[in-house]
Amino acid sequence: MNIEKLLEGIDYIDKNIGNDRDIEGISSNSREIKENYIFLAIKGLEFDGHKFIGSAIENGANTIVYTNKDIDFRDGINYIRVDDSRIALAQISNKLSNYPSKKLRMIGVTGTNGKTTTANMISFILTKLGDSCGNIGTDGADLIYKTIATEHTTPEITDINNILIEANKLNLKNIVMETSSHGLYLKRCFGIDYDYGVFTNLSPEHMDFHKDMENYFKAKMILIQNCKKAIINKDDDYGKKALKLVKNPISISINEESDFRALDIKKIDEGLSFKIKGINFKLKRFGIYDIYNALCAIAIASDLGYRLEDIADVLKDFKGVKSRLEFIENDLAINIVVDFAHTSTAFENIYKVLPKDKDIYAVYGISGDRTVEIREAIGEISAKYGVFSVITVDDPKFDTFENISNDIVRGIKKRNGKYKIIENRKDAIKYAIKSAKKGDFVLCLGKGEENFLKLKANIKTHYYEKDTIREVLKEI
Ligand SMILES: CC(=O)N[C@H]1[C@@H](OP(=O)(O)OP(=O)(O)OC[C@H]2O[C@@H](n3ccc(=O)[nH]c3=O)[C@H](O)[C@@H]2O)O[C@H](CO)[C@@H](O)[C@@H]1O[C@H](C)C(=O)N[C@@H](C)C(=O)N[C@H](CCC(=O)O)C(=O)O
Ligand SMILES: Nc1ncnc2c1ncn2[C@@H]1O[C@H](COP(=O)(O)OP(=O)(O)OP(=O)(O)O)[C@@H](O)[C@H]1O
Repeated sequence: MNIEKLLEGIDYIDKNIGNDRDIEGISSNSREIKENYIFLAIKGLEFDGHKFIGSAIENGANTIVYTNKDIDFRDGINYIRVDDSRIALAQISNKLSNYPSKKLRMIGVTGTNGKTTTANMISFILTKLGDSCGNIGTDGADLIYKTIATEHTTPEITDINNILIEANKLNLKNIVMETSSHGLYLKRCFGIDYDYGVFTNLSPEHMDFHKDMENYFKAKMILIQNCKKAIINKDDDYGKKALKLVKNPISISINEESDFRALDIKKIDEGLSFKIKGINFKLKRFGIYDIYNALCAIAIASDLGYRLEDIADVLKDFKGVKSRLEFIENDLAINIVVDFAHTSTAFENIYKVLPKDKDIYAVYGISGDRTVEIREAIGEISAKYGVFSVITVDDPKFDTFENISNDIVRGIKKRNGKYKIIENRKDAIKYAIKSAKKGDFVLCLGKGEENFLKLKANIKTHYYEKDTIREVLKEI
């Protein structure tokens, strides 16, 4: 497609045409530019993409999309000035890739906790019902017959489109994707028509980026107010607020009256059982919060016309998502659990479901970009539930382990809780396992499936929680 054809239907202010060569691809990263690509210069939070226009041309760009007024033009290059380069990136990428999302039923899932689990439940249920569903999220893209690694929970729009093109080739009918608040705010999903948008819940996270809860909520609402049908958790305070912002939402709940309410919740040997509209459901999960995740998935499948009895029959086989309340086998009869909890709500939800007559050791640290308040809150919640905190390194990034652990300890001390500080994560896990007796719980929290630690700045050092636990078990 040449530039004139490509520009039809794209919002731009000015154009200066220097060539009519076909455009082969698009990127906002100069390092990814190849021969005959378009380079989108984005003024980012860290860098100004306009500085890389020269190197993009060196790498083969034939077209530059920009916002700064005073840039130098070179002969033979197209220059297109736009008002918002993130929107332009999305519009051009969607057009160049021939709108792959339009050939799919698109389901977005947003909220602070439960995105990955809910998305996995949705793809599991739909696929088992014969309605093939791929999944894009924190653990990469799973297109049933093919997996693709991704950088972000919600990838850049150009990466999303490449994944959707693959989904089209594989004839998938649905794609469920986690839409993070960063992704929504930075317009990584701009132009994707979501058939469904799910809002799980909202609690403080990513305050370094959004500054306050109002902005954080607004970012989430970009999905909820722009999708065709919203599924909203009515038991959540922000869910109640969201319900007022959309037409014809579908509400889910446990406590309040709603369209899909789980009643008669019981703990059973295999996990949990509950009823929706008189139909029995079984879930092989122990966290009550997973009922909320299941309700969102059930609501979508039901809205698509599947019978609740058939959905229940499929859901009973859902075994969970890797590193979300995952038990690690061992010969010590200790309950060693890996969980990706990294918000105070997630910590509290796990503590709530554990037996009161067992000792609980939680091995955790908190990422350097989380606020002091979150660190203190997690320390305090751990102490409130009588949990022994083994404070260790998570991803200190641009902060120090010492600062982070001091903040956690301040929270623990508010409730006179027990704790030990062991910086090396493997040593911390070893300490917790050695301290636990048969039947006790050792919770390894926060890293989940991530395969790195960011000990200094954003530099990744290889680390994988489950391998470390297995090494420790061999050494004990
Ligand atoms: C806050 C955030 O999300 N920032 C992302 C964003 O940065 P940005 O737009 O401000 O860009 P920038 O780094 O300032 O660079 C400006 C422009 O110059 C370009 N550039 C830069 C250098 C160069 O040599 N050449 C070049 O062209 C960049 O590609 C970019 O287009 O765009 C960059 C390029 O795509 C991302 O790398 C960067 O992710 C950062 C590193 C990040 O860690 N993001 C996390 C927080 C994130 O997005 N997380 C959410 C989920 C979180 C959760 O729920 O847990 C996610 O969806 O993954
Ligand atoms: N509905 C929920 N409410 C509260 N906590 C939850 C809920 N679902 C999951 N959790 C907790 O949050 C952790 C992360 O779950 P999950 O990965 O599904 O969430 P997420 O929103 O995708 O997180 P992230 O975007 O950071 O990957 C789980 O391990 C569990 O501890």
